[in-house]
Amino acid sequence: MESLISFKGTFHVCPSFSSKPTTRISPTQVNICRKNSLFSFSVRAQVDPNEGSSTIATSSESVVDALKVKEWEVGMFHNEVAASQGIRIRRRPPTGPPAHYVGPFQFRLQNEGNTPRNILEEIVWNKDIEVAQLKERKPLITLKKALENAPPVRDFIGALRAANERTGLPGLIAEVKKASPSRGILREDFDPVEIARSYEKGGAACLSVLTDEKFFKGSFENLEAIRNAGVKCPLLCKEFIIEAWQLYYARSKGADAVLLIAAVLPDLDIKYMTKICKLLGMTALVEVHDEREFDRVLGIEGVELIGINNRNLETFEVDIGITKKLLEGERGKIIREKNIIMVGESGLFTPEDIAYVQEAGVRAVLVGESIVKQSDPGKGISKLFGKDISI
Ligand SMILES: O=C(O)c1ccccc1NCC(=O)[C@H](O)[C@H](O)COP(=O)(O)O
Repeated sequence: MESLISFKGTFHVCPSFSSKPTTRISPTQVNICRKNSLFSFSVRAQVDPNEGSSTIATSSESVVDALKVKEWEVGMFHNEVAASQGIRIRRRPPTGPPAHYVGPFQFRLQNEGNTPRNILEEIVWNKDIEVAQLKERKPLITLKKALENAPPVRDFIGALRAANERTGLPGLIAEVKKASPSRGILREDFDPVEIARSYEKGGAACLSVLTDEKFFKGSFENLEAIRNAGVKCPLLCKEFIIEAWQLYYARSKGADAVLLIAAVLPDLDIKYMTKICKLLGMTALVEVHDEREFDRVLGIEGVELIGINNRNLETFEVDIGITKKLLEGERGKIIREKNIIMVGESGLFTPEDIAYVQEAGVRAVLVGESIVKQSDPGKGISKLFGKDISI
């Protein structure tokens, strides 16, 4: 392929996290001409102060770099769309992490544009890099092939409804959770399969398996191991989903449901991802924390399962009154009319807590800490509900 780059000087066209000593200069217009086509885009060029001569990547490298830049720009555009919907979490650091160089030392200057504003943003920025690396190893085409060998999907919502009808109590999604950013390590002797079996025995309708490694000490190996151990409860892949690719990845590892967080995903992403979930046979649990997020999600067609997280993921503050507040009035009415199943999530420790959120209108609960910390997690379920709910 014949390429011609109309640019003079030394630059590295990449929004990379390179450790090379570089100095930022203002965005530059680069034109790439091919035989019968011309397209142009703006890039942030980086000048290497230590290099006197000009170097330019080979044409195929330039195209790869150009694509990386485009991808980066889409991420930036994503930030703008998200902000217009009240989403404070930025998908990527707006300015990237700039490297500064003084003498033999390199350091990064922290500023508003390259420092996460809260833990959720930090998780999302980390996930963005993680997913990009995973995607390189397993492109979508490979994943789609892997789906042919994935275990069949189980009915997540059906299991919650059945448990709710059987016990008269909210169906339980019991969380296999080793650690969390707010609580640190919850359980040292952590055997995910043992815990999952114990939950199932104790009457859980479904399980939630944390797969994030860095912040929750979870893994996709845990999800796969639980699935392959013959546990019958449908499995929620508890991940920070930012790209559709992750839906296919979760399914290939045996997930029956995935979590979509409204504080992170714009409406169009939720709509499109919900559709992909349906195509894959999976359930999407769409999570909200405030009125604005709830109203956005209620306006998205095809959403059948909504979780109200009592934990503010930016501040860690937990208040089970959030569930009640959000389900009062008109919103509660819409939920009943649309026959949406509501899930009360986080901060549930006692039978009184369960009764409180049930009274507010939930037909399912998602619980981690209070049961995973018990020496016998299955028995912890009886303590949580104030009665034995096992079959
Ligand atoms: O739990 C955290 O500290 C946390 C921090 C940042 C993002 C998400 C986080 N937790 C995810 C959850 O919402 C909970 O794991 C889940 O609802 C169970 O909560 P709990 O019963 O309070 O363990």
